[in-house]
Amino acid sequence: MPHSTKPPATVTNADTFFLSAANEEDLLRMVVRQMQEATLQLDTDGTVLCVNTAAEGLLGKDASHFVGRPWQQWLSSPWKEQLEAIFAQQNNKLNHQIIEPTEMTVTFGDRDILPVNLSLSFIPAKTACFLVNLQDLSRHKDEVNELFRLASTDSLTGLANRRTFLDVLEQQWQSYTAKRRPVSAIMIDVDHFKTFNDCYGHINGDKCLQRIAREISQALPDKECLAARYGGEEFTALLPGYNRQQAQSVAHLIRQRINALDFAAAGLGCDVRVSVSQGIATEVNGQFRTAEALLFAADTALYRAKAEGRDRINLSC
Ligand SMILES: Nc1nc2c(ncn2[C@@H]2O[C@H](COP(=O)(O)OP(=O)(O)OP(=O)(O)O)[C@@H](O)[C@H]2O)c(=O)[nH]1
Repeated sequence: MPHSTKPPATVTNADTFFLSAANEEDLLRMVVRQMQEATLQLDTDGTVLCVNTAAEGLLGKDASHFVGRPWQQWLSSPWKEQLEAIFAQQNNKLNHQIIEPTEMTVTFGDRDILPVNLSLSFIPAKTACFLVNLQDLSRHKDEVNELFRLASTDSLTGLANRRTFLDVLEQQWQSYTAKRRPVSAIMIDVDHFKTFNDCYGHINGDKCLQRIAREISQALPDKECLAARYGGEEFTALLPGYNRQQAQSVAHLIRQRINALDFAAAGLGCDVRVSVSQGIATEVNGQFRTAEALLFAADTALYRAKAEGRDRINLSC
């Protein structure tokens, strides 16, 4: 094969870079403008020299908003500091650093946050510069958030599912017991729900579970508390920081709200009454060694409530 006389495709020497260009600065800027990817050209201090159309579109602002200003000001920690360190080294001509595609956020004020994959390339031209390449991750983030939501919630009621409940219980258990603060759990089971399904049908049974879920959720006193569907017609409430008496008050409110549910509008007849049995366990002075033991105690208390006649609240011993 004949030996090629062309310069190699990848040239890192400033003297040979863009050998054929009359004015490399113009050529480089032209290349940046022509690029399909969102790209900004920076000088070695990090000051923005040029923003292409794709970057204007992605960032939602005109090039004039950025040109002449340091690029790193739109990044949050720790990326802002990392870029500042790179630009400081460039001034000292220590080395030519790059950043491989990395997830970070571009921020305009407190609210306008754009998740991106950012890469930084050093261009060793006579007038050296950097190119910033941005890839929009907002759609990807939305999809990940949606998958996370689907994986962590119960599709019928919208409450947290059992797995989420157990994860949060473990976290809150660690956090609250370390501070020697109480943690309470309530296990809640719908009474004679098989009969409800048999009388009114499964679809109305589903609607009933949705309404019960809403009442439990609305009875919780603060946003640290978590209501979950534990499975079937069984629900749980986690009350971090709540002692036995406070947990009992919450359970009373849940009972009242569920007893007061009115199914007449759903065409089921005004005499339909739904009740739940509840078991409460509270960790105060280290009597339960684990979060699992706390939940087991609440479950035992629940089954005692069932055995004692249902529609009642039982406290663990
Ligand atoms: N409609 C509907 N029913 C459900 C769902 N999950 C569980 N169930 C029903 O809940 C009923 C639970 O029945 P059981 O375990 O016998 O309990 P119960 O009839 O509530 O009686 P006690 O708990 O002893 O008061 C069953 O008929 C299940 O089919 C659901 O997602 N939708």
